[in-house]
Amino acid sequence: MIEAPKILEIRNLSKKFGGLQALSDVSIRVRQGEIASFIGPNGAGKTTLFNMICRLYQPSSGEIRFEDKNLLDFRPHHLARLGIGRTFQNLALFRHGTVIENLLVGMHAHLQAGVLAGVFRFGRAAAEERRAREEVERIVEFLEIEEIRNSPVSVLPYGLQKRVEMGRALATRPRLLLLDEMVSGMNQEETEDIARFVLDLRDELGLTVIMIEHDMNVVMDISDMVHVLNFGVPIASGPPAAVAADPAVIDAYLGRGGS
Ligand SMILES: Nc1ncnc2c1ncn2[C@@H]1O[C@H](COP(=O)(O)OP(=O)(O)OP(=O)(O)O)[C@@H](O)[C@H]1O
Repeated sequence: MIEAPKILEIRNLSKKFGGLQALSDVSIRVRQGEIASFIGPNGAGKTTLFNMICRLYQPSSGEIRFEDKNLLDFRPHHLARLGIGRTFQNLALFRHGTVIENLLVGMHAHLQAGVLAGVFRFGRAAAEERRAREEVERIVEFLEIEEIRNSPVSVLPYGLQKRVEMGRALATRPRLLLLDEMVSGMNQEETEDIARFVLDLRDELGLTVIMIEHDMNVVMDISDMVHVLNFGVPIASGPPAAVAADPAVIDAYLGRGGS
C-alpha cells in the first residue's frame, strides 16, 4: 500500500523549563488522514508538545514542519489560516453566545471583507456571511446538534459543550485538528459519540487528527498510530495493538500506577 504523505513532521524536538527537561529529542511523523494519539502518564510532556505545535511554547531545539512550512516561523494566531485547528482542555467557548454564534466566531479567521463592508452588509461581505452561515449549518448537521443550534452554550450539558467546542475548531476549516483530552469528564455515551465523530472527521471530511487522550479505550479503538511519551522521552510509536504490547509502555504505565 502506498503511504499517505506526511502532514506534520516533528524532528528532534526538545523543551526545557529552567532546569526541567520536559521533552527530550522527540521525533514524530503524522501522515495525512491519520488519527494519531499522544499518550503517556501525567507529566510526560504531551501538553508541552501540543503547545509547541500550537506555537504557544517555543522549543529549546528541534523542528516542526506542517505540510511544506516551517511551523516555527508562525505565531498562534496564524494557525487557523495555515489549516490547523484545536480544541482546549478547558472549553474556550463564548459562553453567553448561542451554538451558531460560537461557530461563526470560529470561522472569523477566514472572512476576508473589511469592517465597513461588514457594517453595511452588502456586496462581498453579505455573500461571505451567507457562505459562512451555510458552512456553519453543515457543521451543525455533521455534529448532530441541530436541536441546540440557538441555545446559549452556558445552558448545555458538558458533553454537548465539548461537541460545540469541536464544531468551533472545525469552523476554522482545518486540515489538521488537535484535540486535547476531548472525553475527559464525559460519560460512556458522550465518549462513544465523540469517538464516532473523530472517526467521521477522518473518513468523511478527510481530516488528520491528533489527540492527547487519557482514555485508553478510545485511544486503542480509534487511533491509527499511537505515540507514547514518558518523562519527556518518546518510548514507543506504532499501531495501537503493537504499542499496547510493548514492554516499555506497560512498564511506564504500571510504574506510575496507570493514568
Ligand atoms: N509552563 C511550564 N513551566 C514549567 N514547567 C512546565 C510548564 N509546562 C509544563 N511543565 C512541566 O513539564 C512537564 C511536562 O508537563 P506536561 O503538562 O507537558 O505533561 P502532560 O503529559 O501533558 O501531563 P498531563 O497528562 O498531566 O496533562 C511536567 O513536569 C510539568 O510540570
